[in-house]
Amino acid sequence: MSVINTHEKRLSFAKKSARAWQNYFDARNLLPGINLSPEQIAVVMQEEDQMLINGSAGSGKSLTLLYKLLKVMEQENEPRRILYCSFNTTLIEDAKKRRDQSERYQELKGKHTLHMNTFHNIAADILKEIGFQNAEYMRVSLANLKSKEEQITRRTMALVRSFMSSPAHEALPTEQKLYKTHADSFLKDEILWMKANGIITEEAYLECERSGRGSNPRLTKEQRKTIFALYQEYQAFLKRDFHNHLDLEDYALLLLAHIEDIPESLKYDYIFVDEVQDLQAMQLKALVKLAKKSLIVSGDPKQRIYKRSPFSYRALGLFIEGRKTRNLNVNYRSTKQIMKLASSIQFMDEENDRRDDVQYVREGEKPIIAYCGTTVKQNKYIIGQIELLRKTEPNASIAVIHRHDSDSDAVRRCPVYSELQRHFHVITANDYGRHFDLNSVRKPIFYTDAYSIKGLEFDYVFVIHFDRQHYPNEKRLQELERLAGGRTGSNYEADEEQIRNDEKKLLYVSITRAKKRVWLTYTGEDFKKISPFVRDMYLSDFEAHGFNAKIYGKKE
Ligand SMILES: Nc1ncnc2c1ncn2[C@@H]1O[C@H](COP(=O)(O)OP(=O)(O)OP(=O)(O)O)[C@@H](O)[C@H]1O
Repeated sequence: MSVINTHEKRLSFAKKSARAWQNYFDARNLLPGINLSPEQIAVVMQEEDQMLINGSAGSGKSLTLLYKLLKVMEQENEPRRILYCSFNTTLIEDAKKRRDQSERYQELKGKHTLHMNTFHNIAADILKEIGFQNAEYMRVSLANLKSKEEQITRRTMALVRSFMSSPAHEALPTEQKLYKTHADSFLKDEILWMKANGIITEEAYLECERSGRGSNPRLTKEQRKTIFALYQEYQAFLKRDFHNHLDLEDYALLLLAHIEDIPESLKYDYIFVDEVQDLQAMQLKALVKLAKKSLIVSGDPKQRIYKRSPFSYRALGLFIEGRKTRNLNVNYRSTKQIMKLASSIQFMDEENDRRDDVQYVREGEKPIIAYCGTTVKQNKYIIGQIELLRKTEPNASIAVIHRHDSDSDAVRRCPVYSELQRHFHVITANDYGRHFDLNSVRKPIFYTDAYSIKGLEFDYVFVIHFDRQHYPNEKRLQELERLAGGRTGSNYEADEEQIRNDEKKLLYVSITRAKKRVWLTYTGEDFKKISPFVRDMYLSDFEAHGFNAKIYGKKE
């Protein structure tokens, strides 16, 4: 006993002195069952003011970021303000669950002020403190984002339509008049794009490259003058008729415009950002300005599923070239078989030209692609599979991912949801943080969209809607066709390719949520209704149920 005590005392003394004199951090036993790899430890130990942690889905980016945060909490002797933030709410809820499992965190939490929240809520907090009481907190989920967008669409459509039938429009020189296709949701998209990228002066707008906006409907330089006037009118309209209402894209802009008014005590010594690819340029720029000492970001461009225009980190004040960008290469989440299927999806962006199935720690069964004919048959199939899984692994976590536009739509319309509910305790994104508890008597199933499941993981995943209508989303393609005036319209192909690419990212995110096995299911009057994305996949990488895969899949 006394020998152990002496040994422990010595060890503790050694640790204390090491801590005092150098970058000592014991990364063992921080979280149950996790031993970081040397490559992950190197990233945790690397001290930088700014840094980017890159890697494929499941390579431990979030985990490494959390370890870096715990390291700061342990090594900083003075109380610090620390922020861990991301774009959507479920991810923050998940990170908190993970953090709370760490005993070291429980010991350290009283030492510093740690905020873990979405970008929007953090921005709202600061804005309220400096006098913007109109800033609102919100749960960032696909459903809430959609409903905010719909509100803006209604307002901008009313504005542009009444303008187009007004004498003022009539009096414009022909080249500045708008086209009919500008009367729909175009103004909403354009205004949100301008705000997200901080292009809000007339000069900047007239000069900028409208990158990331697609080419349909067309907008000439002369027409931009008209659009800018409408933007100004829209802003005045929000002020006048909606009590200074803020669009979500205004939060970052306001922070930047008032950065001098934000007291140092509200800024953060350390900021950690997970899933940085989800943030818009101005949001990241605001975080750069709010970080007093250090800003560490982690992400994966293959998982960029929100619309975002390309930007350079450098232009936003983030200098992460060379050794300050670190890549994690080993996959710890999914089996080799799951990553092989995900990795076969072909993207057009060069930055996504990366193999994700080279280094893995587990193997498992091949993914299944199942054609079920009718929805009734599909429900029976999924429910049967889940019941089997529940028998053999009662504590397995299970998710069903749909491709509806939002959870509320899905709940209202989707027969899969109602049938799952008849058999299981089904949790949707709004209840994930509070109610998804595998220790409860009624084991939950998570039923959600690809946006809300971002950053999370489950033992078994069912990706439904693997058909032509949903991957790629038919509504998006029809909208493009209308805006381009047909499929042969100008630049239709480039815009279509962009949509397909975005939709593939959703599929990549969904497949890579699975740890042990993934199912892709679809329905339709015949098996040919399968998503064209199956053509990217190798025959040897999946089991085909109910259809002849040979006519689609690639041979290795
Ligand atoms: N060294 C490790 N030992 C054991 N498990 C690990 C290790 N590194 C990561 N994991 C586990 O692998 C899974 C994926 O990790 P994490 O969520 O951090 O990946 P990620 O790169 O952030 O993924 P995504 O991009 O999909 O969000 C988690 O369950 C994590 O606990």
